[in-house]
Amino acid sequence: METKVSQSLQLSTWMNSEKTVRKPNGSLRFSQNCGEQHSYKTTISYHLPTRKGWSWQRPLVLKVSCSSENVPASMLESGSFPASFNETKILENKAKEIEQYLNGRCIYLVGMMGSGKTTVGKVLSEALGYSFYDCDTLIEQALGGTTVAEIFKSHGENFFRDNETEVLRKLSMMHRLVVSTGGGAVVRPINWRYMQKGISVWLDVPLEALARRITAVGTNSRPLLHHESGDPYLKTMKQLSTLFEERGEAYTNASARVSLENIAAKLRDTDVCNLTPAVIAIEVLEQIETLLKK
Ligand SMILES: Nc1ncnc2c1ncn2[C@@H]1O[C@H](COP(=O)(O)OP(=O)(O)OP(=O)(O)O)[C@@H](O)[C@H]1O
Ligand SMILES: O=C(O)C1=C[C@@H](O)[C@@H](O)[C@H](O)C1
Repeated sequence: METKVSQSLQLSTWMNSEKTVRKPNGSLRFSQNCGEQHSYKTTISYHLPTRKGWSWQRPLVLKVSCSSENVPASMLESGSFPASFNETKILENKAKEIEQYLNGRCIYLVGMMGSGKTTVGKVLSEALGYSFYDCDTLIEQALGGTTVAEIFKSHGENFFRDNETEVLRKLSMMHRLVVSTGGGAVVRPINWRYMQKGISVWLDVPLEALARRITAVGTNSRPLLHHESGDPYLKTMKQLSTLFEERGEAYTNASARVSLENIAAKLRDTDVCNLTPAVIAIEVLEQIETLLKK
């Protein structure tokens, strides 16, 4: 639905007096091209400093009302942006904004296998200037390059989980990391003790989307998905459902939850698979910001 909407938001910006019309009612008006397709009329309310020599060329925190004829209402209402906007720039700005609140604390991404912890985690770490670590990879490296599937097969799940806990213990002593945890890391309470040194975020992805992603790449590297005969999507869906029944509650221990269904709803998109890692990473930062500003 295309509609005319108005929205207020706070932003820090650099004003250039040459492009700005100063109105007698104490507001400024300028048109800003916010992407290829959308031109916003923006009205800015401000408090003019009375001090002599005040310059327009300075950073301001401004209250902006923004209206557009051709942007879906939900995008502006939610503070989200159309895909044609530069997602990376928005992500970088958001990352800068919350840096002071994060104060170097690590971010632990938790969620079911295939929920995008690694994909989103890498994007997030880049934006924050953090290092990225994947627990599964660290376990594999610690065991001389043995794959997770081989570790499960030769030593069993408990052995794998002990190594997972040890990796989390070591990571918990570090700073400025984004960590992609294994899908099952949430089942051991001790792991939460380590993750609570930082901020944990649950990437909550509908099982259907997980099954689609996992079926697309195959289940060979995933020891907990048994290789039964039958339709690959349906059997993956069934096994994921069983796992989620066992673990669903454990994921709610996370400090914040990022629901792909909620993001899609905000963007008036019906398919969570259309959400890019950058958009998901922006939502991760927004949820962390809400948490830290409480
Ligand atoms: N936003 C996305 N849109 C579409 N595909 C995605 C998205 N995020 C991840 N994927 C795909 O889903 C698959 C799983 O992603 P990823 O490895 O990041 O998940 P994970 O949570 O780290 O999984 P695991 O816990 O099994 O290591 C990959 O094939 C990846 O390319
Ligand atoms: O969901 C799980 O229990 C797992 C997920 C993967 O990340 C690996 O940690 C391993 O395959 C177990």
